[in-house]
Amino acid sequence: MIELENVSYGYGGQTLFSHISLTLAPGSFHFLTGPSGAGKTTLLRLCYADLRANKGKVRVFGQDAGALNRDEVAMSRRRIGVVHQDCQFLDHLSIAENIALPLTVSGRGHEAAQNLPELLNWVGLGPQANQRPPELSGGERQRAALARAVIVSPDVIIADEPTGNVDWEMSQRLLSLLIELNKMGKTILIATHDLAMIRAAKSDISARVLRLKDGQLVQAGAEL
Ligand SMILES: Nc1ncnc2c1ncn2[C@@H]1O[C@H](COP(=O)(O)OP(=O)(O)OP(=O)(O)O)[C@@H](O)[C@H]1O
Repeated sequence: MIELENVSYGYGGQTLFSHISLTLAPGSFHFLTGPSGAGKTTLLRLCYADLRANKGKVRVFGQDAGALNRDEVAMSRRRIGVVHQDCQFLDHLSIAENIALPLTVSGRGHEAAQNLPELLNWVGLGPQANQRPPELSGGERQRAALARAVIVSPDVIIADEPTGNVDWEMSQRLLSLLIELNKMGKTILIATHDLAMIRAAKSDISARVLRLKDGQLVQAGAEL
């Protein structure tokens, strides 16, 4: 689905990582760990063609991401649901309108109307549907961000710290939603510092855990 081959990236002439290779096969579940500033968010952005590799190849659904024009990038992005680290909601819209936004902006409001009630129930936000984002707790906002990523029925879900700033119980709840999506066949990539969540996930699903550190991507080991 998504493949990085010998990819290097850096900002302002400084190399952040180099010769990174990664394959997200259909239906796979990957965790990406590593110290703060190692480049996890950057690596995720390369995977959903939000950044272009300085060197190497990124293939998204078989296409060379570096050769895609804006429209082609937008087409690929429709198949990838992204849960951003900071959620980024529009505070003047209700939580239901925020979740529906990826469909309403692309003229598919009727699909949003059909799918929203079930999706809100799935993330347990039915009662909060008409509230504004600032009125929700951190965990509720994280679940809303996941629902917004899922509403377009993506093949791949990329989540950046989806359990940041939530307690253990909420982190388990978010994890179980992501596992459910994976069991439905979705390909999942999660960047996280939450090693307890990774341990919990590994008892339920077969997940690959990678660690980005000092510019290298390696299989995580003893820390788990
Ligand atoms: N747009 C940018 N311009 C310049 N430098 C950037 C930019 N985005 C990130 N960086 C730098 O690149 C490095 C890696 O950032 P990145 O957000 O990818 O790390 P991370 O591993 O996700 O960190 P964290 O775990 O704290 O979220 C950091 O030193 C950061 O300051």
